[in-house]
Amino acid sequence: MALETIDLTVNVGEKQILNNMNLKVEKGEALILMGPNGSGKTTLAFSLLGHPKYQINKGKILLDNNDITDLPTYQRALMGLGLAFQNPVEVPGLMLSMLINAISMKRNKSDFDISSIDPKLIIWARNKAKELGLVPSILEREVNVGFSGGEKKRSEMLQMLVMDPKYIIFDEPDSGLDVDGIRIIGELINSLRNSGKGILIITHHAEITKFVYPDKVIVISKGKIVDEGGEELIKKIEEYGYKDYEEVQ
Ligand SMILES: Nc1ncnc2c1ncn2[C@@H]1O[C@H](COP(=O)(O)OP(=O)(O)OP(=O)(O)O)[C@@H](O)[C@H]1O
Repeated sequence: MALETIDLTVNVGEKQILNNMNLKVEKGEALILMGPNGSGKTTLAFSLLGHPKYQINKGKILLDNNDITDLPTYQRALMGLGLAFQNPVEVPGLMLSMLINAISMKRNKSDFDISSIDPKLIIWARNKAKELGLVPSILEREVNVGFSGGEKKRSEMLQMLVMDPKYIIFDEPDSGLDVDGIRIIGELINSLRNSGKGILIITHHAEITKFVYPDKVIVISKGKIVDEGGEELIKKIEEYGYKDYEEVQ
């Protein structure tokens, strides 16, 4: 069981950004994908999620052997794909507790009824918010409106826990977080991996790897995979940067 791309080639408008990308995230493992600015990391994350701006010219995306290349985003999400965004968006007018309730209802396939809030879910969410280093009253605020960068990331983790996807893509999970925030998110990623989720962490620096041990590391540059291995690649990048990879191409 895995999230896979096979020869994935993606354009934005006329420009080809990803070139024949083959990667595989198995359940219960964490793959860390690293690359310099502009190498195509966000393009990969949004292509996996099915953003219409990113056109797949060649290749496919498989989720547990099902071809999801042409499916809309909501179907991918219902099949078990989650994305934690680099910059979570603000949703004025929608309280976080309501969003969490709606995600839970959708997940449990109940009919959506805005007036019926599950009190047990809200107690659970308040406790989880505390574990994530948030004040529980944040549930009564509009989603991400006026949240600090770190609060946005932590609130998104809370939503992810309710969504309970099989595979989770984390786009720059360590950006905008202080050291305690990175540790909390890192520990959460570890527990998700240990519970059998497939984790794809997309990042350009190695902060998060102080807390998350990678099963595999992939390096991309200019839209192509240029190296594959283990933890040693992270050390190499920390020491020498991406210069060698960019010069080879
Ligand atoms: N609409 C567009 N038209 C032309 N080029 C684009 C467009 N959108 C993205 N690109 C280019 O695609 C390349 C990859 O962008 P992407 O955002 O995926 O990189 P990234 O690895 O996530 O970068 P960063 O680490 O800086 O966030 C960049 O060179 C970018 O300028």
